[in-house]
Amino acid sequence: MTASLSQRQHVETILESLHRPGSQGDAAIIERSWRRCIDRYGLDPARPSPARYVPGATLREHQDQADDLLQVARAGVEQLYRQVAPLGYVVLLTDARGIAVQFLGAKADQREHQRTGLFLGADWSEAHAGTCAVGTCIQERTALTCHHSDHFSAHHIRLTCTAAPIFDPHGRLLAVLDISAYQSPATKDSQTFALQLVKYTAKMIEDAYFLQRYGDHPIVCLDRSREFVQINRRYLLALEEDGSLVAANTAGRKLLRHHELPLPEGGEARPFKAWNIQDLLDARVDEVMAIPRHSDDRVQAFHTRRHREIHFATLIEPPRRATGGATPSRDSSLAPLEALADDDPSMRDTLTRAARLRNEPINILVMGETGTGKERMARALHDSSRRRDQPFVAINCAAMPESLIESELFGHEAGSFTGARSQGMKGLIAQADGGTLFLDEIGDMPLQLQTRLLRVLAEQEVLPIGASRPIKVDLRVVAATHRDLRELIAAGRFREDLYYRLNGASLRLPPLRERADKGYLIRQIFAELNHERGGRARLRGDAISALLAYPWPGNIRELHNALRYALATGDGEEVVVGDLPEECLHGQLAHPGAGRPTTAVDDDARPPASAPRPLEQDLLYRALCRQQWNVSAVARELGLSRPTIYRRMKRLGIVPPNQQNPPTLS
Ligand SMILES: Nc1ncnc2c1ncn2[C@@H]1O[C@H](COP(=O)(O)OP(=O)(O)OP(=O)(O)O)[C@@H](O)[C@H]1O
Repeated sequence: MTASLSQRQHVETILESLHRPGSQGDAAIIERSWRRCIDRYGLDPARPSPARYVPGATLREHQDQADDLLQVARAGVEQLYRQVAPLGYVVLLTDARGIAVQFLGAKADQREHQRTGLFLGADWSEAHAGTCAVGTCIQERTALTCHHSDHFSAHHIRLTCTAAPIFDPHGRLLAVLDISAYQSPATKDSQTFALQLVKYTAKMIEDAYFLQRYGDHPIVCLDRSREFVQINRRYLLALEEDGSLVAANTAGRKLLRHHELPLPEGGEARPFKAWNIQDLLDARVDEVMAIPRHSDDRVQAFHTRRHREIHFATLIEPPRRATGGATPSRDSSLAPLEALADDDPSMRDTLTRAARLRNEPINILVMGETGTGKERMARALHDSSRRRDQPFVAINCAAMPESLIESELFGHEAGSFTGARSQGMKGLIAQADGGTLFLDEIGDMPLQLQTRLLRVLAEQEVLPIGASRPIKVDLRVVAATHRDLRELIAAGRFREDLYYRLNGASLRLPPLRERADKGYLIRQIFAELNHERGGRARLRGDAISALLAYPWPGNIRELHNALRYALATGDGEEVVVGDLPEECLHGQLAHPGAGRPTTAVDDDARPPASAPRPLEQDLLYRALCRQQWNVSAVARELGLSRPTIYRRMKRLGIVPPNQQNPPTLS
């Protein structure tokens, strides 16, 4: 291939730069990198440098190592992508060695992304790719824009790339965040905002990682502005209870150096421990620990000890301290209710009410869309109540044939009707004596049975079919419905008096799409399913990210099915993004919104709960066709290793076209 004029000029510029005295600022960073490319890596700017990808299995190792960060970074990376995608940028997150472990870009341009290396698994280390935003950011440990001919390779000079480093709480490089575009104005100044945006997002990710890592320590946040200290949290310092320093974010480490409490870059935890917060701030440790109780705005001003500068401080307390020091004695019987949710506000309200009601002698009506966990709630109410050692009997009023429902519910005497059992039968209501009777889909109960049920609830006794004397029962009834019972009452299909009997109190469950604790539900359901299978599989961060990004409709059952499917198709050790049903993967690569199901999803269109084979086969087959049967590319796309793809092809009987037997002529 003959090099274009601009490529030849680029090569000449690089060669000339080797003989020039050193530049200043950004230009110096680029020139230092060019020198490394020639002197250290032996690269040639004119030689084509095709994108290099690590093999699928290696990519997975890199992703595994970055898993903690990937989980925290997800929201930040997606937010950045939403901001820059309309301007034609893609977003890459690489690890500290320059391997792209996360990628977001327009699906329509996937081929071009792959060709250029703006894709998952690409190697952007300087030693391979030459001067580039990611690789040079790794070497120089600073944010930078590598614009057009800043790139070493003449084949990258149409790109503009901006990258910022993400450090761990001890100053070691964790990852690099990059945005890249194929087209941009000629001047590098055009990327000034891009640089600020990427730096800002990298700091957000770094600080989110810091707060998660040291969530069990008191964390002091400092800022020069009282108004912004709660928002900016510019300097973060994690402490032990005695005030000794445990870790600091990048800005915090700079602050320590500025105040002559030096820390070696990339150092271990120990150097921090040499310092106490009292060495930085002119304050006693007990004053620092009491910051939240000092003033109305929970902010306190301190002088720094060395330079007498004013800094405003807030304190993030670890969970134990946030309760005022003493751990309240927790009622363990509430555990079944507490397990239903994490921090979703409306679930927390519902659970607080449920906890108060659990031992009250009133019936409870649970309302919510299909699959929002109404039966779960009924079960948890029972398990956390004093009735927990007595039976929990669940009846689905919609699923039972009308001809059977009466005898099933009320039982019958021996020989009371044709087909009755010779010894008679204890009805489900009587079986629930002492415990909880759960009436699911109560809105579907036939009117005639509603009348009999009303009598049972009013009298607390049940009269089996054909019996002359009623049996006393002690019942707590929990009924559930996804219908509007008031509408059914207005339509004459539900008895108003029964409604009031059942609705001693009501609990409403929010649909999954509104829940703020989806991550908790994902982990919880995965753990349960895994336990059922007797497995020890791990749900990897990329799969959690995809599940969180999917616009779930209201139904938790759908999430349950997706995880069951993924466990069935996974290799038994871990579930990765490629194991999820295909519909969950929409939006992973594409522009937000493109190709995503946005409306409520028909339950019948979901993957079957079991026997997922045909869908798995279809998923893999389509990926193979898309990648022209290049197994490495498929492995990269699905985030699986090549051996796993081969194993699955064998298991699913997928044969590449070039290995299929030609038809025999007879
Ligand atoms: N809090 C939860 N944690 C884990 N799994 C849950 C939770 N809530 C519901 N599920 C799961 O979601 C699925 C649907 O739950 P459940 O049957 O309780 O919903 P429902 O509202 O009674 O459904 P339906 O309206 O179809 O009767 C079940 O597989 C259940 O195990």
